[in-house]
Amino acid sequence: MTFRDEFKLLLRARYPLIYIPTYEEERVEASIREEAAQLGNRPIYTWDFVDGIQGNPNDAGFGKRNPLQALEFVEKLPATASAVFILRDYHRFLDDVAIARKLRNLARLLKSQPKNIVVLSPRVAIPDDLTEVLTVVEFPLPSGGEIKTEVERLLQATNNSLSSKTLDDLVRSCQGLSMERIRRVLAKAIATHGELQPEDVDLILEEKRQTIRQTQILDFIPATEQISDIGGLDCLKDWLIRRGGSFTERARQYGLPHPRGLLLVGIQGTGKSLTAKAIAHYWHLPLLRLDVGRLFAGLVGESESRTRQMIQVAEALAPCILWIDEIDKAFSGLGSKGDAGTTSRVFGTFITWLAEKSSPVFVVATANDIQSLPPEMLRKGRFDEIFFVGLPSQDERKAIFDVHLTRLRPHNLKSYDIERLAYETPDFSGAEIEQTLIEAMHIGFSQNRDFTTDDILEAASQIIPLARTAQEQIQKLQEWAASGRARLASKQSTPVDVWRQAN
Ligand SMILES: Nc1ncnc2c1ncn2[C@@H]1O[C@H](COP(=O)(O)OP(=O)(O)OP(=O)(O)O)[C@@H](O)[C@H]1O
Repeated sequence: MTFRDEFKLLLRARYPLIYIPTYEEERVEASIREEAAQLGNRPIYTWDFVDGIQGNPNDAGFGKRNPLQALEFVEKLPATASAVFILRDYHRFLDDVAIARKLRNLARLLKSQPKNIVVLSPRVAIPDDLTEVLTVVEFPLPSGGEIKTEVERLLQATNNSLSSKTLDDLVRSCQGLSMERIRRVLAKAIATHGELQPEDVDLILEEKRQTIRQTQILDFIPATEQISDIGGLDCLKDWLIRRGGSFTERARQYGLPHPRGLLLVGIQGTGKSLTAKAIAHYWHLPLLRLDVGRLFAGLVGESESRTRQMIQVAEALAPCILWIDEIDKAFSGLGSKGDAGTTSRVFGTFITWLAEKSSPVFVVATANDIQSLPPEMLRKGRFDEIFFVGLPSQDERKAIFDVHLTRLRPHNLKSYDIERLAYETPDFSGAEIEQTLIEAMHIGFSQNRDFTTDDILEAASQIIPLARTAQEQIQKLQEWAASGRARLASKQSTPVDVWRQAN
């Protein structure tokens, strides 16, 4: 349902108190005005702390610097008069006893009157006693269509024309920004060279990077890794390759749904993050990484707003990949933590979105510890597939050595005994193989020569793989994987192999 549809429905159904979290005051007010006009020209009153009530010359300025009086104004109007009251920044006053009480009284009164109060605020900050009476409605960032109209308006105003491909590129690069920012960055582009040009896409992308960085929870990650950079994990790679064209228009016409996401579970250093990046590169989609730690940092109540904001930005940038690293850390111990209220509300928002989302945001979540993941996360319908990423088998280690040595010494690959290296490094993860190679390079470099197979073996002898120090964690993971609750990322490890390793 679009914002307009939902808002219209709430007005018709006489929802008295509506709360819209958005930074885009002007845009949301324009939408509200249009909807109110369609609903029998319902009058609009706005209130803010500085100017008081606006909308009717007789009452202009009423309730200035007095948020309680602003609510009393609602009662001043005849019971049969219809109206929409927009209260700007009103979240700041919701903690006040008198205001909370007044709002709850109004919630009762307005059920039988054609009036609605709309609270506008940049974030969701609702005290507990008002959660039942306030209905939160999300106001999405501008859609591709809205952005296109704005760009075309600007082009007309500046007597400028663009090819339809450049126009589409410009519009796509603006997705994820608020209208205010879009106008600003386009004005900057026009001020720079008098008109909009294809090169402005870079300027806009930079603005977008900055905005996304300002959310402090999402990061744009450049993804240059390819599927061929992943050694082993053949089942996972086959799964992806089969879905190669699934974000194309052709796939939509064929009737295919968008792939929803993957949960990758396994011990550290086995290539889960590498896979997230390779997926983004393979599908040519932007990669957004969610910093789960920062989602929960800060003031109480902010985590929920940030979660909504994260979802909004990801949806506005769709199609894209949303990579949630270490999702187990975010939601571990739900119900037992001190801040369990916040954690479970954030989890609730996230899991509902995951199950219901229709936008092409492909979620790649990675986790090390299956025990601490809430069971709801593993239920069908959340992710397309859950893959267990285990320690590489000997053949996979060969493939990983091959990937890294091809990158490091493309012309000298034959001089390395990859077969032996794979044989001599049991229990090594991909990350540990990479670390071994770096160590071997240090040995060679310090002696002014190239590094050899023997240097790699010496380096390997000095590394104690995590698999040996964290046996218990690995045992648990392997038992879980062997129980058939996840698909195995590697071809070599059949469920029986995993079971044998576990026992
Ligand atoms: N299967 C693999 N093929 C090639 N390189 C690998 C593989 N697995 C790991 N590596 C190397 O190890 C590095 C670290 O791996 P990565 O960060 O993907 O592991 P991870 O499973 O995400 O670990 P963590 O759980 O600690 O985040 C990669 O950048 C890559 O260079």
